[in-house]
Amino acid sequence: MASATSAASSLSLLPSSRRHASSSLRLPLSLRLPRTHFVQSLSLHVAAGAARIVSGRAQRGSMRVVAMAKKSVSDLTSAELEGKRVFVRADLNVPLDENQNITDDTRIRAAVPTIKYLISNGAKVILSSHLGRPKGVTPKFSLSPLVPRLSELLGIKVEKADDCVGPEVEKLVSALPNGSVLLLENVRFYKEEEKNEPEFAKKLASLADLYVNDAFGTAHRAHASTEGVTKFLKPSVAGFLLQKELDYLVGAVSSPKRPFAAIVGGSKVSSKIGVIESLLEKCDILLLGGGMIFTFYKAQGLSVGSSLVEEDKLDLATSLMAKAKEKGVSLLLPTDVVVADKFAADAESKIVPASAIPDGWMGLDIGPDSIKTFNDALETTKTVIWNGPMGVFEFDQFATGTEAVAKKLAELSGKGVTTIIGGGDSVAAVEKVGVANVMSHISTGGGASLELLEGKELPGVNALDEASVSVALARIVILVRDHFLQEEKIYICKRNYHCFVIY
Ligand SMILES: Nc1ncnc2c1ncn2[C@@H]1O[C@H](COP(=O)(O)OP(=O)(O)O)[C@@H](O)[C@H]1O
Ligand SMILES: O=C(OP(=O)(O)O)[C@H](O)COP(=O)(O)O
Repeated sequence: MASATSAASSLSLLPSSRRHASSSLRLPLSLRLPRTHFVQSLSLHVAAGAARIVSGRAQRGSMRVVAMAKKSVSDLTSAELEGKRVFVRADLNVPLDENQNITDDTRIRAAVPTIKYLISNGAKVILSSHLGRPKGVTPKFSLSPLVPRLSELLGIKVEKADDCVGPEVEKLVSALPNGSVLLLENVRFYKEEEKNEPEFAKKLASLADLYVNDAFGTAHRAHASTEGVTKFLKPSVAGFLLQKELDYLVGAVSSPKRPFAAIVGGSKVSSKIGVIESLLEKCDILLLGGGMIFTFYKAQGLSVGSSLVEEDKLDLATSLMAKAKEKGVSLLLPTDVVVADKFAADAESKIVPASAIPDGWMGLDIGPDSIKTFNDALETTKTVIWNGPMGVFEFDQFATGTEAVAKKLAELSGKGVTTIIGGGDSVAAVEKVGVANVMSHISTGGGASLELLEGKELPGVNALDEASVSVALARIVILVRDHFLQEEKIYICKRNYHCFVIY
């Protein structure tokens, strides 16, 4: 357990401008702390109701965390919810087959806890979502196919409106009994949604008394139903799913149990630069796979045959490798690859060292030696975050590397390692291997999780009400307590305590 002295010494890493000499934070006796800069800094920022600065020392050095406590649905009492019309923005953007059958209901299941909480407290839930990217009213993007599954999961008959604004919808809303759910039609049938037009947001907001955003998958979009409505509905709070996603994706990455490994794959360096750069600041081990590795090989002077290469990113790859070295991060590139004579499921394939990719052949997966090296490296870790497949896993013969990572993470989860999966394809791979349920956290947002990992702020989260000073203070007491209980690791993953690492 960390001593107060060691905690204080970590706090001295704060810049002098943050070391204010004031403390108004009163803690229970058992938690009373020496007048460290840490506590002083916390109290000042909470009192100001602004972004709050806390500090923790990770094993690899210092980091500063701006923590923002957002008001949560669980902060609302029964009295505040009973009989109230609650506009709930969820991300029910689920895949449908050609017969309009739901092929993966993960996002519907993930939305259930918040809706159940609201209806069990007597609220009238007005449920809103988008589906796909329709241009105007498009029947195949209707939310109607979701009604049976929603009703089944909620245990009540969910009503469905044919529109999301207008007199017909208003009539349905006014007829809602307490504890019921009305699903609005696809909010993207109006172009005003994505344009975040205030008049449209106002119309949506006029249906309800308060707002809950639980649409993590869409929280990176500043749309009328995710951001605009918050200007017209008070309170505007976070739902349970949104909270959980932030707790894992930001909390665990800001203050991970170490060693902390990140596995980044996928097709292109360009789509993952932000994530790689951001993770280099935080992780101890970085494993790279997927199509992007060939740009790194070429940057090192190796020949890559006809593998995917981004010629204009060679310098960037070199600088990322240099940065890893400078930061003391062990960056592991695969040592062998599975190459194919063409980009096809039935291609001829063979395993070759990464340094010996023949002309005319393209790398489509990581090889067995690399899997072993990656597994050995992962064996040492306490937290692993994974974004992007190791190969073209859509073709069975090039899915081995991706499936091996999924299996290894499942095994590590069973040993208490925190495993976090973000990104549509990685999640699909984990589902395919059948190990999704053992992972610590599977994100429901591909783009949103990437933006969070890149350190960007999400408009859908920013727009929500800040928790009250008393709630924030109560959470800081927990935070400070855990600071000492958790071996000097500031444990941010507390109920709706959201943090953003800044450098
Ligand atoms: N070696 C490779 N060559 C070409 N494409 C690859 C390679 N490895 C992986 N990919 C492709 O990368 C795609 C996923 O990339 P990306 O969208 O960045 O991942 P995610 O959706 O997990 O964020 C997959 O369609 C996969 O086929
Ligand atoms: O599926 C979604 O994003 P994702 O594919 O990045 O996880 C969300 O529903 C957001 O959809 P959008 O990218 O059309 O805004």
